[in-house]
Amino acid sequence: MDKLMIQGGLPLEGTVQISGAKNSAVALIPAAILADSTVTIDNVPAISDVDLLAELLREIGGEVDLAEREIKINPEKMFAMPLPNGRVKKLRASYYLMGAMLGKFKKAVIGLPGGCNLGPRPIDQHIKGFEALGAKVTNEQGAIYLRADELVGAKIYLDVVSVGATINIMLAAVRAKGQTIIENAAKEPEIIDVATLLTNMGARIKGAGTNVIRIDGVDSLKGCRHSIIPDRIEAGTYMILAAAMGQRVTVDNIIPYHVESLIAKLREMNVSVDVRDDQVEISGIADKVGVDIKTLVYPGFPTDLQQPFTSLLTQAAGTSLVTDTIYNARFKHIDELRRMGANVKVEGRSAIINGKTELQGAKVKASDLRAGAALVVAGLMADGITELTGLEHVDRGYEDLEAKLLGLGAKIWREKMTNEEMDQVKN
Ligand SMILES: CC(=O)N[C@H]1[C@@H](OP(=O)(O)OP(=O)(O)OC[C@H]2O[C@@H](n3ccc(=O)[nH]c3=O)[C@H](O)[C@@H]2O)O[C@H](CO)[C@@H](O)[C@@H]1O
Ligand SMILES: C=C(OP(=O)(O)O)C(=O)O
Repeated sequence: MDKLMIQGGLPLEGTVQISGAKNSAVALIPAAILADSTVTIDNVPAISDVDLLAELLREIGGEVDLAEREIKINPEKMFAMPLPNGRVKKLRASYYLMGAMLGKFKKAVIGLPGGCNLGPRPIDQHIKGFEALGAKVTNEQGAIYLRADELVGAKIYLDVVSVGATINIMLAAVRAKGQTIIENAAKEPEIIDVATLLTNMGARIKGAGTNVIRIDGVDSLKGCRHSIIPDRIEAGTYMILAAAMGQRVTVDNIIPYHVESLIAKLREMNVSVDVRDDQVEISGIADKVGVDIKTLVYPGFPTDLQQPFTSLLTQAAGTSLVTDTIYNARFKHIDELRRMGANVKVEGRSAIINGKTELQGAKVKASDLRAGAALVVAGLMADGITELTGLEHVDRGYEDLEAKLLGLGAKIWREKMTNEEMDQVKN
C-alpha cells in the first residue's frame, strides 16, 4: 500500500489537461451491454473504477479491450451471469449493470453497490423505475434480483432528483416496448453524454439534460464510437488547486459551461478566472474572501466539489458556510483538516469555516474520493509535508494525479507504507 507525500507551500504554474469524465465513463461502459455489436469509447480516464467495470463486463462474457484512453466492448457473447458479490461492491456505478442487463436480458442479479460512504445512498428510485417498466425486483441477502417477462414503457416520476436513477431507468427503457417518460429527471451533463451514446447506438431519446426525458423503445441497438466529455469534477478540483496556490494555471480540455457555478464562487472570493473556449486560466494570488456555498443538483454547485472547496475556504478571510443538501454526512474530511490546523466545525448539514488559518503538514487519511482531493488541496497549501493515506479512494477518480501536479510545479510523490503504518491506518 502506498501513501502520498505532499510538500506544501510551493506555487503552481502551467497547464493541466483534464481527462474524460469518471461519472460518464462508469455509465457508458455498462451501456455498451445493450448493443448487439462492438462499442468503442475514447477519452476514457485511467482510473480504478474503469478497470473494475472492464473486469465486470469480462465476467459476464464480454470481450473487452482496454487500451490507453480507449475501450472496445464486444457484447455479442455476454450473458446474464449473476454478480451478487465481488467487484460490484467496490464501486457505486456497478448499479448501472442492473439497468443495462435488465434492458438486454430481462434479468439480472447484482450485489448492492459500494462507492463513497457519504451517509445513506438508497437506490429506491432506481427500483421504482424498474418496477414501473414491469420488472419484479427483490432484495435477497444484499443482492438485487431483477426479472421481467417483458419491459413496457411507463411514466415514472422520480421522488428525488437522482443521477443514478435517471441513467439506470434510461438504460432499462431504451429496448422496452413503447414510450417511457422520466419526470423530475436529473440534468447533469453526464446524463446527456449517456443519452448521446445510446442515441448513436440507435435509441430514441428526447429531453436528456432537461427534467423530462422521453424514450421510445427500439428492438435492438448497434455498436458505435463515442468520445467521453471532460470531467467537470476533475477540472473543478484543479481550478480549486489553482485558486489555492496558482500563480497562473490553465485548466485545459474542459467545457467551461459545466463549471459555471464554481467559476462564480471563485470570482466572488476574489480569484481571477479567465474563461476561454475549452479552458480557464486561474490566478489565485489575490487575498481571498470567504463565501457561502450550498450544494445542489446541476447546474447548482456540485456536491463532489464541496470537500475540496472547503479546504480552499480555510485560506479565505472571514466566515464561510458550506451546506451540503445532497448528502448529510459528506464531512469526513473536516476532522483531518482540523488536524492540519483549520478552524472548521460541523453543525448538521453545514460546515462553518473561519479563515484564514495557517495549515501544517500532517499525517491524514482520505475516507472517500473527494475527501482525498480536499486533503491534497490542503497539503499543497500547508507548511511542511503532508502524508496522505487511503489512496485507493483517490485512484477511483483521478487519473495521473501526481504527474499532473508535478507538471504544475508541485512536489508530490508516492512511498510504500511500512507494516506499522498500515496497522495504524486500519485502526
Ligand atoms: C457514479 C456517479 O455518477 N456518482 C455520482 C452520482 O451518484 P448517485 O447517482 O449515487 O447520486 P444521486 O444523484 O442518485 O443521489 C442524489 C441524492 O438522492 C438520494 N437518492 C438517490 C437515489 C435513490 O434511489 N434514492 C435517493 O434517495 C441520494 O441519497 C442523494 O441524497 O451523483 C451524485 C450527486 O451528484 C454524485 O455525488 C456522484 O459522484
Ligand atoms: C461520490 C462520488 O463517486 P461515487 O458515486 O462513484 O461514489 C464522487 O465521484 O465524488
